[in-house]
Amino acid sequence: MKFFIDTANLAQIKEANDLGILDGVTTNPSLMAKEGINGADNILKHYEAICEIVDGDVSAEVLSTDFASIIEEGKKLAAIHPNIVVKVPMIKDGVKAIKWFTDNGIKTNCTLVFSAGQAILAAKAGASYVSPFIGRIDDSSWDGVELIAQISQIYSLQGFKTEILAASIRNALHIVKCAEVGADVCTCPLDSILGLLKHPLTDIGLAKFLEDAKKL
Ligand SMILES: O=P(O)(O)OC[C@H]1O[C@](O)(CO)[C@@H](O)[C@@H]1O
Repeated sequence: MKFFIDTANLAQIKEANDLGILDGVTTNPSLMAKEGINGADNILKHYEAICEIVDGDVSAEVLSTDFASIIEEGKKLAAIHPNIVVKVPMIKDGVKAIKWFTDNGIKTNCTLVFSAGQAILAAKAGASYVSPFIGRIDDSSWDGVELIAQISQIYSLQGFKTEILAASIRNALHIVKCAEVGADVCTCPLDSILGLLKHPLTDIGLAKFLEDAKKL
């Protein structure tokens, strides 16, 4: 399973990249706004800066919602760097645009996916990645990990090549559960990645070893 970091914060991207386990980055308009990035030029420059840090796929989201504008915007984003993946919402014009990008050799990430039916459409359009939002599904009292399992089963039965990118990850347990049910990628906040490190017995064991090491 690949690990992407879900942020537009350059310091956090560097920190995760320095761990040596990072395969890519996802962002969205909310994450860009959180970093105070605004204006088309600044947004493009920020994606460029991210691509300079990480050698892996970087999802850059379109802000348009009609076919012609999605294509125009997506082409500009894809021209920033070969690792850019154009992130397109799961709407009618979005599906049409994903098919166009696929036919024209541009990688895509179909975002805002909340059902298996939507995931089937994304795969039929040839999306490189599909992003089910598992945390937001949990928030609405459904089971986000269950959706990943369902999509994983459908994709392998049907031979779809689209990679399942589990998004809206809220904690380390989400990552483990997604790995268990066949997610190809988890995109996570830095805290959730670092959360995987934690176990009280590791801390207790290390303290004891260090104490005993003083006797050596
Ligand atoms: O529910 P949250 O934590 O806002 O996450 C939304 C998700 O949407 C995405 O845009 C999908 O890739 C990610 O950036 C993020 O994981």
